[in-house]
Amino acid sequence: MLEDKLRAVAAAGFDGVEIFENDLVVSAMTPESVRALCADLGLTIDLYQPFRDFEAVPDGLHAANLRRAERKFDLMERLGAGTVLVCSTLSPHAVDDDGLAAQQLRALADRADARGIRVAYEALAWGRFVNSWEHSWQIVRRADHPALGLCLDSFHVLSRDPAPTGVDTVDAAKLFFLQLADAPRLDMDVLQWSRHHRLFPGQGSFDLPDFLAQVLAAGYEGPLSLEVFNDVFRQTDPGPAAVDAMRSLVALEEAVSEREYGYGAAGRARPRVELAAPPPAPGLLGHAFVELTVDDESAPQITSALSALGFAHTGRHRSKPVELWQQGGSNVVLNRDGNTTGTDGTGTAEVVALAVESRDPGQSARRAEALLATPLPRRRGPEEAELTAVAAPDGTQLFFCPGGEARGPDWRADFAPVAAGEGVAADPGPPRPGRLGRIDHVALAQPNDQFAGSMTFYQSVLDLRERDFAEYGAPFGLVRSRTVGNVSGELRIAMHGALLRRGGWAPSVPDPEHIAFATDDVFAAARDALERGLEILPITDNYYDDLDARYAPEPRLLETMRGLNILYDRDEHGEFFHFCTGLLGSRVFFEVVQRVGGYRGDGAVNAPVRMAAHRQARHVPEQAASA
Ligand SMILES: O=C(O)c1ccc(O)c(O)c1
Ligand SMILES: [Mg+2]
Repeated sequence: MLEDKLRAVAAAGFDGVEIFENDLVVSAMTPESVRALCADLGLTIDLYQPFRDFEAVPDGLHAANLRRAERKFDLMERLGAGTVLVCSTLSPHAVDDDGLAAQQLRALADRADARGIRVAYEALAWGRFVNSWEHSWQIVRRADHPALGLCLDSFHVLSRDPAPTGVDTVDAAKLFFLQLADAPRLDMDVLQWSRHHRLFPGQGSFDLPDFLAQVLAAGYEGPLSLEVFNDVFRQTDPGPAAVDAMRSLVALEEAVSEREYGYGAAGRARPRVELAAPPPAPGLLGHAFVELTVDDESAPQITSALSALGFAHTGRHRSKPVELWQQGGSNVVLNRDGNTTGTDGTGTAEVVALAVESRDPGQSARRAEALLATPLPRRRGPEEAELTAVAAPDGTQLFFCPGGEARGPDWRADFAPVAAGEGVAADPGPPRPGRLGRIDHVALAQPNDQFAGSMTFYQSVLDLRERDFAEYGAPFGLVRSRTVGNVSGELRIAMHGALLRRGGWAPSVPDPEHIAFATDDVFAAARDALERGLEILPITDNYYDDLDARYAPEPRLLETMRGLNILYDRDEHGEFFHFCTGLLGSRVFFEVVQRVGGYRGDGAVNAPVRMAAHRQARHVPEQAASA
């Protein structure tokens, strides 16, 4: 409801709102109480919208339109809204006559002016006669009334022209309002695209930094307003949605500053408004550790898989039931502290924390907070390292640990070494082929309604770029996956999630999450792990026949992959070999990956094969039982 939205918007730190007509019409609040609530919340009402189908109509209809406008001006007076948005007409009664459109808009602006109201004219991308920003600007100039100006909406502009020019030449005094929305490139009807698929800045593929830079270079000083029609966002809690919105706006402002006014930038005229400037992102050096919660059922499955993969239990937390497992730069923390309960007798285990190595952990945390991340209370006991942590939108804890030259408390100091013989193989031994190195990537499951927000969170807070994108049919439905990583590729976070909630026919288990460890010899790693008793996830024969058809690998290589259940991918930069464990507990598995050459992805093409294999493995006992 309107009240919930207003509270959410204020809490996220916005200064003002547009009131969308329908929100008001269905609201039980009087316009006066909406005005009072906004004032209480510190929000200005910057725009009332939309006023439709006004211009270029026959005289009789024009008179009726003016009367309709007067009633809306009454309402705006009660609301205290000073600007109305008039969008270009779709009326079947309208005629293709710019002169008439300008004349009637001028009459409207006269009436508005008399009541201290301004009219912002917006070209809808699907407007009947006016559907480009240039055309709306011509009409506004032709009408030439001080109370008539332009509303620019990035969606309408960029959906028609991905690289517009000339926006920076518009007279700033005529730029009344700016609406910002991103969108994925979709080949579809533009009205449907606009009303269902808009996204917050940075979540789609529009070049919003360039567009905003042009508007600011024109001298625009008004609000940066997010107007985002999206089926998923409509259904999400307005609180987190407003935070996602603000985070994306802060990131956009930073991107504009970097691109336009930063060192070596092209250098358009500086904006007259101040742009958000979060502390710059310090360099990240990779994953410090990943923490899993485990329970009595899942812990033995996880620890035997780790042992078989060559990990050693090297540390025990000084004050909590938490174990450290290590090998060659990969650190896995197992936490039995949580009160997780098994879902289906297999036990639960899930990723609860990601720790990244930062060249400046304090600044990483300050940046995160400037980007509206929720700081987490420090988990600090005697002798424990003081780690700065924030919560990601899905609740995953994100820790910043000192890396490189950065000084600071070492999180490893929280762990007492496990005596040789007491833990499992306390000394991981010297480097050898097949030994696992660093964590290559971590894959987190994201519910669909959090997907875009989580992407924005990790990309903006950690300054990561999108590295991979895939959509595939999986046993339980369509899955979307995206990987973000830093420029050097040392830190990668993959996210995936089903598009729709699963039906009752599917098992009520959550989507799997995994940790992938890097090796420089995946074949040796697989053989060693098998020798130590690991059950590698079995991959179908059909997969290897398909690989043969697609890539014609050397027959001996193909048979080795088939024998060891190693998956394969390649791109223009290199090759990728990987294998997985079965599910450990209901939702976690491990993966071992080898990158050859500069392969950039993370084997997403094989995800449906892997998912089917996990499903097959998960259901074998059930099938046997029912047979
Ligand atoms: O979809 C629409 O009708 C609509 C209405 C008002 C806007 O500002 C807009 O961009 C689109
Ligand atoms: Mg708009």
